[in-house]
Amino acid sequence: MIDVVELVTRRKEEVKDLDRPLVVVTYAQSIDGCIGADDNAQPLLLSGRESFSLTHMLRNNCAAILVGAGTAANDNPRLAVNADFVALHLHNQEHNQEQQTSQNNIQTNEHNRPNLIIRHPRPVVLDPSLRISLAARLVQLRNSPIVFCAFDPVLSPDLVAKQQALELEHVSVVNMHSFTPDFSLNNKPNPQNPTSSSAINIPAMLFVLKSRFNVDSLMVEGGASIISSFLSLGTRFVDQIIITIAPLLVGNGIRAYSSQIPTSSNFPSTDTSLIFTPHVHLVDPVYHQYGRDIVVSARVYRSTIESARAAAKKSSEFIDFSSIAEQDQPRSDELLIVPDFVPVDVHDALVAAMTHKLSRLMGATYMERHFDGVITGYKEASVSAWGFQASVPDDAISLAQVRDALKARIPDDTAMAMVIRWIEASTEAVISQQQQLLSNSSNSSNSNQKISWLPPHILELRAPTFQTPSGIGPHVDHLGAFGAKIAGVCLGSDAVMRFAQKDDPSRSFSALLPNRCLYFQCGSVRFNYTHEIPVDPAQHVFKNVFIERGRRISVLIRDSHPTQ
Ligand SMILES: NC(=O)C1=CN([C@@H]2O[C@H](COP(=O)(O)OP(=O)(O)OC[C@H]3O[C@@H](n4cnc5c(N)ncnc54)[C@H](O)[C@@H]3O)[C@@H](O)[C@H]2O)C=CC1
Ligand SMILES: Nc1nc(O)c(N)c(N[C@@H]2O[C@H](COP(=O)(O)O)[C@@H](O)[C@H]2O)n1
Repeated sequence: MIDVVELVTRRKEEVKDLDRPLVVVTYAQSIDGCIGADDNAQPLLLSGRESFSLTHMLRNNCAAILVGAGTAANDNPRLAVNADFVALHLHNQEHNQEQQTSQNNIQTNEHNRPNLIIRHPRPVVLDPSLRISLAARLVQLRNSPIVFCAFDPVLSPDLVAKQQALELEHVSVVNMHSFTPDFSLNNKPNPQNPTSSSAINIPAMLFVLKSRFNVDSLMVEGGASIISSFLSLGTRFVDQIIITIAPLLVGNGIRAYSSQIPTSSNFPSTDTSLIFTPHVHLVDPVYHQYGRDIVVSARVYRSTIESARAAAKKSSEFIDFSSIAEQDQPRSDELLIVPDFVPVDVHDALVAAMTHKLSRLMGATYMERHFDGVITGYKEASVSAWGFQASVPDDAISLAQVRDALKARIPDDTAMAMVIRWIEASTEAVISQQQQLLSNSSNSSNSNQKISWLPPHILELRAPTFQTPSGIGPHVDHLGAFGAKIAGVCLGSDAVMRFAQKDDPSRSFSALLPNRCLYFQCGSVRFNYTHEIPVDPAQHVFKNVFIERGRRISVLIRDSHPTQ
């Protein structure tokens, strides 16, 4: 049996430092995957008593419970805890522990559950245009409901009046229309369609729930649009999923999860829910039988970086040109991506060393904005500022030497100089080898000649959260300061890099930079395209796969300008 209390407590602890609540998606479906009848005539009763008891135990242990406007209108739910169901759950659990088989004759009156504390969660409704009725049960029960909407008060005075009426009924109404989160660069009003700017951005909504309403755990019940919106955000915003599967075939019904997120005038097109991958993998699933139902509890995993990596056998497979016409694409040897360039043990030692060095040089706090506004949430240093000369002899430094130098996890400056020389020498070797593979020797840039590298630049981006975003805006590296070649070693996290033509940013494409890779830019990718590590999480997408980005350190090496 799933111990919901333990599950929620454990997972709450895991996310306690995030700026959002724990998110548990919980719903009941038929064996053929339906959560409702397609006529939406009335709610479909799927769960049996035992699995309902689990749902109510979960409600009792979460600070808030969320449904969409569709469910609020169709089901008129209470979203409260039924004490009898909680008692039944506790009884069954005890029963199981004692390995007794009979589940009959359960008395669920107040007398045999003296320790039962019932805490109703706060109902939360995502309702962009305030469709909810004042007479709705969840309003009238007065368990401090919160309704998130998104409308322009100037354009919709009728909705302002509805908001006031709801507030008189003790509903907290939060209009997300005016909430313009810093990171959501895509979330700009669209002059063609003013209502499209009124998106309820789910990460922003979660942030408000935690910061303003102190909600540390949220149960998401449905319906279909809500479930699809949350699941499309993947591991960043869903911690656990608990699905009750009832022995029923519905036929034409409403599917819990749709690979096409529904759109309607009410459904915002700019929501980050457009971060979308069709397949949601459930990780570490646990199956239990509750009466006649099966309950699956699992973590959600949607970022398929491993399969993206496995599928990408050569550099070009880490580049997605699907959004740019062939004639506008750069040449295949102008952007190279070499996965697994840095061995795992070297990577770990380097991350420790760089983290240590950057903290000593810049302190514990990240810079919010670079002087030119390009970088957000970062620490940086040039290796020339580290107080050592990279005076390591030119002859190739082997990986074994580097490993020896890095044995102490925080290596000294001589060891770091060796590492930098190894990165430079290996980069030269890789560039030469890859370009020979990729190009006819006639059109390949001359890569065999010795490159005069400038001191490396180390850049750390913090792990982005809603409140503390990070990224590098679109830019072309300084044309007067650097030469024609840029190479970067990526440590700490996978990332998506986006490229856009300088003169026409609509001509753009993206690349996946897997952790421990080397990437190399030259030719038009160096001079004619801007590149960025997007701040906006909606753009952390490669070939339709959402790529989670954590704390990331890059070691950038650039050759010197020909005039220097
Ligand atoms: N079996 C179960 O466990 C459950 C079944 N249901 C069923 O689901 C059905 C309702 O599903 P739907 O029609 O899809 O309604 P829904 O409850 O998902 O609400 C859809 C509405 O919510 C709002 N919405 C959804 N995502 C949003 C977003 N990202 N930002 C802003 N607003 C958003 C929009 O106004 C949209 O029209 C009903 O039949 C209900 O009985 C609902 C909950 C649980
Ligand atoms: N767990 C579960 N099993 C079913 O069979 C269901 N139909 C639902 N529906 C959800 O429960 C809400 C109604 O419950 P209350 O009125 O609050 O008791 C309904 O709106 C769905 O969210 N759930």
